[in-house]
Order: sequence, then structure tokens, then C-alpha cells
Amino acid sequence: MGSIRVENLSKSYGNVDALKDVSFELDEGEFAVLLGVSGAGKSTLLRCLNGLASPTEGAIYIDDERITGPRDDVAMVFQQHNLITQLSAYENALTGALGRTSSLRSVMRWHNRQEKLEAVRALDTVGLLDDASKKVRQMSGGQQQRVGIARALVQNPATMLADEPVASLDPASAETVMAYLRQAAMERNITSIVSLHQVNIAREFGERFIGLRDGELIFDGGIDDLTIDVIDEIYGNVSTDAIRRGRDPEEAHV
Ligand SMILES: Nc1ncnc2c1ncn2[C@@H]1O[C@H](COP(=O)(O)OP(=O)(O)OP(=O)(O)O)[C@@H](O)[C@H]1O
Repeated sequence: MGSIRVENLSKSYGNVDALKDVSFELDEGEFAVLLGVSGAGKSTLLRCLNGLASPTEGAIYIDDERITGPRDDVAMVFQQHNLITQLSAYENALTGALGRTSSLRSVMRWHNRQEKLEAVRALDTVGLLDDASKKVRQMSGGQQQRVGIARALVQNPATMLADEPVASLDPASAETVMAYLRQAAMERNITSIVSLHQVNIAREFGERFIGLRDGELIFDGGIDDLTIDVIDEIYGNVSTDAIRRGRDPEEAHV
């Protein structure tokens, strides 16, 4: 479950061509990192994948079903966590089940035993079981993002999309969050696409890499093919010395 097929996808906003004839396929359970500078089209691709934006041309299929709008089996992890900060980690995780409940139950926030167990299991997966009752606003940015991942897991997705999930975190927290995200995807065989702009983190956690530049897919391959030349091509005029040292290439324009 969760295989993805993107076929000749183009997306324009007025006269801005955000995606140009992008095609690729991911097998069930693959973990792909989406690379590209700001404006390359990463968010647009993720928005088309989760059904929030519709293609101008082309199509996306999940498990051979054409995407025509948001689906419950496609979960999203956001950069700005989108959590309810006055609620606990557990309560936030439980909101991941809301898409699957009736509107009355959803409004009343009634959850069945199975959903509660899933929330506990998801918090365990992201290493936050001991902090389940802690208010999200009292948590660090990295912990908050792990709650965001737990919420996505409670949705019981076949596909998980993450748009710059560690962009606002310090390097150590970013690594921790990525490790939990990768582990969760592996344990549950969730097909995942994570957009990142930190090449060092991408190389550490990615198994498949998709590179966008100016809306075009310019790279699709594994870690061995992701050479410095390819990185140069994805990021344009950047200092590869800075990349080797692990600095953010977007700050390393020469
Ligand atoms: N709603 C919109 N209306 C008009 N133009 C848009 C819209 N959304 C994105 N664009 C444009 O489409 C192009 C791709 O943007 P997109 O946000 O997908 O890139 P990105 O790689 O995710 O960059 P960032 O990391 O900065 O979000 C950019 O030129 C952007 O200005």
C-alpha cells in the first residue's frame, strides 16, 4: 500500500510554472528525500501529492488510484507543526484520528479505545510516551515536531509527506527528529517523501533522492549517485566546500 506514481505533472500559478513535466515512481515503503532550493517546486509537489493543489497537467496515482483531493491514507507533517499548543502531546496525537471519525464524534472529540491505543503507540514510536500528558507549548521545537509525526502516524497512513520538517530546528534536534521519522516510516512500511534543504541531513537519512530545480526533475537516484556534481546541479552556484562541512547550502551561495 502507498505506492506513488507521478505522471507528467505540471503545475502553473498564473504565468509561474512551479512544476514542469515531473514524472517518477516510488514503491511501497520507499523513503525519498526531495531536494531543491527555495522556489524549486518542492512544496507545490507535496501539495499536489496530498490533494491540496490540483495539477495543471498530468496526474498522480497512489496505489493506482488517481488523486483528486485530500485522502485519509495520506498524512502530512508540516514545518510549523500545526499543533494545538494548549493541549497535551497525547491529545494532539489523537487529533490525527479525526479524519476517520464522524463529524459529531470529531466535534465532540470522542475517541474510541482503538484510537487511544494508536495515539499511545505513536507517541511511543517517537520516544514521547513519558511526556504524553505534557502540554505541547511546554515542549521544545524538536519534541513538538515529534508530536506532529505522532499525529500523522495516528492517521494510519500508507503515505507520509513532510514539508521541511526540520527547517526550524537546530542541527542536533533536526537529526533526532529525522531519525524518528525514518524509523517510524520503516517500522510501519509507510511510503514517504520528505523535503529538505540540508544536504548533510538528506544524505544521512535518505535512501532515494529526487532533485528539483526551477520546477524540473533533474535528479532521481540513490545515495551513490548523489555526487557533489549532482548537488551542484540541484543547488546551482553553491560552495561545495560548505556542503562538505555540513553547512546549509542555501546560506552558502558564493
Ligand atoms: N500560490 C501560489 N501562487 C503563485 N505562485 C506560487 C504559489 N505557490 C508557489 N508559487 C511559486 O511557485 C514556485 C515554486 O514554489 P514552491 O513553494 O513550490 O517552492 P519550494 O521549493 O517549496 O520553495 P520553499 O522551500 O521556499 O517553499 C515559486 O516560484 C513560487 O513563487
